[in-house]
Amino acid sequence: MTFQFNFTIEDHLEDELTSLGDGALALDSSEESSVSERQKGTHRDKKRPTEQFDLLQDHLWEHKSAGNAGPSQDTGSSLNAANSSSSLEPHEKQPCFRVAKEHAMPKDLKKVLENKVIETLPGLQHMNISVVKTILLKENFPGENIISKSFSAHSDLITGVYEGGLKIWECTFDLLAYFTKAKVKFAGKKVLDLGCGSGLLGIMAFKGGAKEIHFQDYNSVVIDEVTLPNVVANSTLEDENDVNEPDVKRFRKSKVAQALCKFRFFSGEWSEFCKLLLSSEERFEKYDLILTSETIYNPGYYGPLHQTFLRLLDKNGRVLLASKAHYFGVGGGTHLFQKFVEDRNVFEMRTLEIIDEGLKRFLIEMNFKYPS
Ligand SMILES: C[S@@+](CC[C@H](N)C(=O)[O-])C[C@H]1O[C@@H](n2cnc3c(N)ncnc32)[C@H](O)[C@@H]1O
Repeated sequence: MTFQFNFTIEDHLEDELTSLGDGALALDSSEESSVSERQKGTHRDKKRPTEQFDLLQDHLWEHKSAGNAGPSQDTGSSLNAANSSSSLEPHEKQPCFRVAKEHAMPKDLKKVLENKVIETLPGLQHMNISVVKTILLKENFPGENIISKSFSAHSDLITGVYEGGLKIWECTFDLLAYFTKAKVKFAGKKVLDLGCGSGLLGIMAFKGGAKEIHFQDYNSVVIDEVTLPNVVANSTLEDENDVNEPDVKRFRKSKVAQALCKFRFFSGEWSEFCKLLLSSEERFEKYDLILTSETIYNPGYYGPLHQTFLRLLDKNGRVLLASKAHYFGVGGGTHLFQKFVEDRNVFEMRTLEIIDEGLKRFLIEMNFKYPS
């Protein structure tokens, strides 16, 4: 089945792929310099802070569905249902399925940033995703191979195969701006960045003093190649090379180690992610805050997503969700999700902000209707 969907694929990277030929990768001159600098080690590119916004120019791409995307029914309607594993849908009914796993923080942090180009946004550092994709393609990455699949499909999303984490989506910036504007409090909170992609929302929560931050993405390669490096780049303090004092070095190292203890990383489909968390921990401490951006595009995922909120959110917790009004081709969007949630009568929804530029975007807060 083929859908129309407003996705973005960086044009220059597509050009690179077009010229990929027999596997040799031809880079344009600007990327060439990035790559050669990268081959020498990590390159901190502070000159292009707004480049990421270039990614936000939407184009129409085809969205290929790799499974039957029929909406699944959410059977949960109370907090009790959240705690019963039988309330999980069998994966056969779901349009996508990927076993969840936890990703350990690598011991050698320098290696995590190897071959990466770091860019800056106000108060944040993040990997240049085009470079990540280029390297993975060049290395013929043996993992999920989602980059070449997404190029072949001309889509930033292939249902059940690749769910879009290798891009920073527009609503992430809306939520980041909202955090500052509304002075969202993170201090002491346990936070989940659900469908994290780059993980910038969770990273901001960390910077705001969250006590624990978990990241989840469907694709394991996204966690390994983008989320984890972004977290490392934002938690390592100043460049260690500028200090020679052993005491200062040791102090910085222990600070970084303390910071890194706060993070956990997961990949896999949402129901599987819940199962992993709830079955592996005797008393799983629920999240005070779930942050999620551009995760309601596919109505076929609403059941597992709703269940995830239901099962993982603390009774007094809240979800901050950002979404476009409508996702052409896949059919999801704010109003459809609102209707889905209202029908289940578990959560209250409140619109925090409407961004009315081009395609309308919404910031929404959710909390339990009957928390006790
Ligand atoms: C469009 S991307 C948005 C990424 C990021 N939040 C942003 O705003 O830049 C959607 C994200 O939701 C996650 N996702 C979507 N459907 C999922 C599912 N059924 N199970 C697990 N994760 C899913 C994917 O991992 C993906 O990163």
